[in-house]
Amino acid sequence: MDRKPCTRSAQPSKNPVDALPESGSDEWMQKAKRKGKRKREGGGGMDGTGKDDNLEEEEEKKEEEEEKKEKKKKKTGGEKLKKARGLTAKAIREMNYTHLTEIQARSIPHLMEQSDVMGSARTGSGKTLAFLIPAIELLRSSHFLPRNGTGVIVICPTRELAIQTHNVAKELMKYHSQTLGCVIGGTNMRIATPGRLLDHLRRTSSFNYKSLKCLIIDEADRILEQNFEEDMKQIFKRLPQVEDFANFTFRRNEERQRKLVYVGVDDSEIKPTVECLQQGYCVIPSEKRFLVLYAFLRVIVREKQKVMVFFSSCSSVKFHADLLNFLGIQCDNIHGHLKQQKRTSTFFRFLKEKEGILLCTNVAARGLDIPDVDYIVQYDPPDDPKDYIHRVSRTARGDKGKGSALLFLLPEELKLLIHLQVANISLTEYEFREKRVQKLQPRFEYIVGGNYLLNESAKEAYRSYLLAYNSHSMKDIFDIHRLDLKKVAASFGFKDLPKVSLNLESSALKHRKMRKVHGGWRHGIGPSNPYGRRGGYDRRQLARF
Ligand SMILES: Nc1ncnc2c1ncn2[C@@H]1O[C@H](COP(=O)(O)OP(=O)(O)OP(=O)(O)O)[C@@H](O)[C@H]1O
Repeated sequence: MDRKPCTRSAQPSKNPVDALPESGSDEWMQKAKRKGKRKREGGGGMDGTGKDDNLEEEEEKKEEEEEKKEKKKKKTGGEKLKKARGLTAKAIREMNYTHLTEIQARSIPHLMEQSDVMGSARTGSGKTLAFLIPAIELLRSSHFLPRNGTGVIVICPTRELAIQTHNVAKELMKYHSQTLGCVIGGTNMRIATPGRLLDHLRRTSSFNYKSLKCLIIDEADRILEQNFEEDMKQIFKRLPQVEDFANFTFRRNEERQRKLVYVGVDDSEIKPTVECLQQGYCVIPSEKRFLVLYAFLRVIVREKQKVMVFFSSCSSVKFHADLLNFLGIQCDNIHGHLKQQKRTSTFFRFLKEKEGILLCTNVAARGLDIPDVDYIVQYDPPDDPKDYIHRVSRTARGDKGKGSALLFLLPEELKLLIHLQVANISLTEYEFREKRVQKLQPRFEYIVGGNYLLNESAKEAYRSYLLAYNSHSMKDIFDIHRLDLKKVAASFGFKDLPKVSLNLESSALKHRKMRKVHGGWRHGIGPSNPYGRRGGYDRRQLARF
């Protein structure tokens, strides 16, 4: 699999981490070693030692079989960690990992040799440990002390991912004397988002990064995308040790590219998503979309499952979270307009829950490792296939993970399927039906076809929503819901109105003010724009425009 072997990393590490992977043993290296041995032993028909061609063939067959076995071993779990020694290995064992995954087994030896590595593997394949283990070992083996300043910086695209990576690093480092922090503090290892890191590099005079040994860019494709590029260029300028890397990244320096080790796992896999992920789509007319979501989420609540629902704008997440909570479906939400403290506490609550509903934007699409998510629903389609893959990969994670993903499409969004097909993602179609489908299998048909919502008062609630939806205004939603609230509450078994503070009156005022400034309502949701208003830097929906 390793297409670009790097001679610098040819020998297994002498470092105690060699306790981790015996795995400098890249396939090509093993092969080279065996061939060398055979030559030394005088094997091979060309050297006149009398071995006939048949014998040579047999030997080669044996070799091939051995190689196949090794390949299989790596695919099904890589190198064993049971006998590994060392403080990091001890921590890893306590995290209940018995094998290195393929990306870990193949990139760690290169990183231990201090080569620059560009690693690429399917989402959920264990890339976090693949860069954290060698980074920690690098600090340990060089006896890095707090007075040396910061030795490793990990850059993550979102704050939640930075917190999550920080937590994994904390577990891995529990037996080490080196310290770590999430952006702030006198620490050996820092995990930061680009903007915040740049801010520190500029303003914090005590931030000592002169002895920096290693810079890690997680989710590099996202970080090097347009909106982070300027921040990253500035960061590279300030970290003299990685100037070269900046050349490679931004100027495509040929020489640099030759030095870089590329470790690509699953590159030859045709499907970019994992096998145990069930994927489907459903074409739903605009005015029924919310109805189907509502029906779906009622089933989720009843069956105590865990689901993430993706929307394309912060305002749409907020709008639908308010509405669903108002209708009695308890859900959390995460988006870029929330205060960080709220975002973090919501994220951790959802992380720990066994069941629950999280409405979110793409801020939760990348890298987050949330256990036990049963369903991913994409209420608004993703911008492109890459976004699709990242969103659906929040479920069916790890070795034995299973999960399902359902994409809602408006009829005019169908062309997204062509883009997905080009990226080798094929989805099963689930028909949207108004009437309940008796058949329980396949599961989506049951859920999508269910006619759950249409008891009389719920119908009214829904009509109110549609009215408000069409009229573009939070104020209208407030007014209409106020009128219907008693009936709706009664339908959910409340004698009195439930105390739900939507604070819509004041937000309506706020939106009116915003309208003056921006010439439109803030959430912007309406028949002509079902996604809501998006930030200026957002790309338009590929599916629709
Ligand atoms: N060696 C291992 N053995 C078993 N499970 C592992 C191993 N390494 C990591 N995992 C588990 O695999 C899951 C995915 O890991 P991780 O979040 O690092 O994946 P990733 O490749 O970074 O995914 P993404 O691209 O979505 O960010 C995690 O739950 C992690 O605990």
